[in-house]
Amino acid sequence: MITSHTKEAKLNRSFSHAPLLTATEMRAAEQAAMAGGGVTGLDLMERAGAGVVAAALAEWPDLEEGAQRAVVLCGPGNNGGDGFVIARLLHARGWRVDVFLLGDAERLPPDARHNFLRWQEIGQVDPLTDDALDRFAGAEGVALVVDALFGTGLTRPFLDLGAVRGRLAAWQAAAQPRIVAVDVPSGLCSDSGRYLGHDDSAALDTAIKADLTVSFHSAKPGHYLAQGPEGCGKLVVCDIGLDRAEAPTWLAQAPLAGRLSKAGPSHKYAHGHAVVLSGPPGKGGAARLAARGALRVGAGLVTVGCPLRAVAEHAGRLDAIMVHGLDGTAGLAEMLEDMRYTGLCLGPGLGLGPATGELVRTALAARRGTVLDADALSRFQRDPAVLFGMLHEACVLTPHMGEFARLFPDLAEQLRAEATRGPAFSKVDACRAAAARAGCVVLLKGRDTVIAAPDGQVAIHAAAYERAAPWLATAGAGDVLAGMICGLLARGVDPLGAAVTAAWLHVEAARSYGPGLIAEDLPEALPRVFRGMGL
Ligand SMILES: NC(=O)C1=CN([C@@H]2O[C@H](COP(=O)(O)OP(=O)(O)OC[C@H]3O[C@@H](n4cnc5c(N)ncnc54)[C@H](OP(=O)(O)O)[C@@H]3O)[C@@H](O)[C@H]2O)[C@@H](O)CC1
Ligand SMILES: Nc1ncnc2c1ncn2[C@@H]1O[C@H](COP(=O)(O)OP(=O)(O)O)[C@@H](O)[C@H]1O
Ligand SMILES: [K+]
Repeated sequence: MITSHTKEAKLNRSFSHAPLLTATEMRAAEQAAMAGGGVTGLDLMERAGAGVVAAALAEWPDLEEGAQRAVVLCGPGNNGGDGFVIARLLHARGWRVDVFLLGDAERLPPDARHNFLRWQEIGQVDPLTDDALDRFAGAEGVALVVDALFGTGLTRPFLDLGAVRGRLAAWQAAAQPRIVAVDVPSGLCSDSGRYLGHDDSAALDTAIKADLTVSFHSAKPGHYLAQGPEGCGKLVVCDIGLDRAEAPTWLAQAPLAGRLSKAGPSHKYAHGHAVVLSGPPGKGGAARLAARGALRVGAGLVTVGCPLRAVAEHAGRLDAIMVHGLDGTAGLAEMLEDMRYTGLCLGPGLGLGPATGELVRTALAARRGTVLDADALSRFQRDPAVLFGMLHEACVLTPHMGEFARLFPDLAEQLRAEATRGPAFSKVDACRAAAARAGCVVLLKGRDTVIAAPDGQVAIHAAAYERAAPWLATAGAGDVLAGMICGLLARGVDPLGAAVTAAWLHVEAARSYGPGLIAEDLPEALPRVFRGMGL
């Protein structure tokens, strides 16, 4: 029996979310719309091109001033087709437009070819070569470059075109025209956010980086994962008239305030009692950070459970949070006979010795909402299957990439391997597989935090674009996150909801506090976040 879910209603997906479509899912949405007869591929391409022009002019209103010049780089597929539409629409606004094609015009797919031919009635198309780009490197007055080389159809590295790509990157640095990418910056895999054929850390030096990326119908996972945000610059999604589709992968957005409210007649026990286990004396800071996170996120009561010899240290540092000295695993088992303890957090500062393994076993046998983090994960490095055998559906694992690699070495290896084919293996793929294997929710940390449930649902929570908070990468921030998830589990929120909600609140707290933040500030920033949500 799982007892953590009884106090507050299960509100699965009670936060706003937007589906993120893979290349395959996007193609299926397009096919379904066309099969319905209401729209043709040419209609969609026209809307896509018009959307890019509108978004670029909205982003840079000054582009409309004076005689303007654009360079449109078209690729061999439908992304290139969008480029020909954009060229035509800019020309119709009085722009001087130079169009280049990478590939063979005879082999363009039908809709792209149709728009290529329409453009040819207006202007010429030059092959995209090094020489052609050289001519523009010093060209006066090119205000806008449209990157319509590759979109969701990127199947292999852009490396065979390395010279062109390098020239583009150099041009971007030297001449600094604004670059708008159609759907994705070319070379970036829209499923994974990885630049194909590039070692991840070096990718951005030679990649085409856009100032603005305009995607269609729905954002793609690659806009938020890995190098996606740096590559895209800014992201705008334009409606091309397709029906909204649900997808198993979605972008985590603000939780609904109702789920976090303490409104109504209630007492502290109505909001659960969270227990954070601590390690030996001198190592208790991480557990205290987690406990503070659990309390601030709204657990009615929070207790730090610690070895007897650590009681004095915690008692000297904690007031609203209670301290409970435990005599080993037997003490924990005895404590958890009290069913009013509804959420558990194990890992931060717990230590890597055998005692940690035994505490985890005892905690999991009590079948409460349980967060396992840090040492509680690393302890099982030698035999992750032992851990997986004990986990249950009310658990949430919160590894960072290093801890993830200890429990799921094969998945981490696939993520580390160079991406040579599109769509590339992504953090979403890795986390989804991990959750299925563990049989519980897995939250894989990072700027692009990915949260997967065993049923295949995956949320991406990205601290990117307008929600960037790079100062959150500070010691102890992860401990606070684990505590916040524990607090929400203690309150009865379902594991996926707790992980997604905490990830959002965690970044929001960091953004509300701003640069200079340290982990201690995170729980203290939560009240302002809640006030901002109208709680
Ligand atoms: N779906 C929709 O609803 C809508 C889609 N729209 C637009 O269509 C775009 C998707 O179009 P797409 O499928 O034709 O793919 P795209 O990215 O143009 O490239 C495919 C071509 O590139 C080639 N190729 C791949 N990698 C390569 C490499 N490294 N080096 C060289 N060649 C390479 C590949 O060749 P192949 O792998 O087959 O040999 C193929 O020829 C999408 O991003 C959006 O902009 C909009 O119009 C609105 C509605
Ligand atoms: N660039 C970044 N932008 C936003 N959040 C980040 C960034 N890098 C890391 N984080 C977040 O900071 C936290 C770090 O946690 P973790 O790696 O466990 O560190 P610690 O063990 O020191 O607490 C995670 O929640 C992670 O998602
Ligand atoms: K592109």
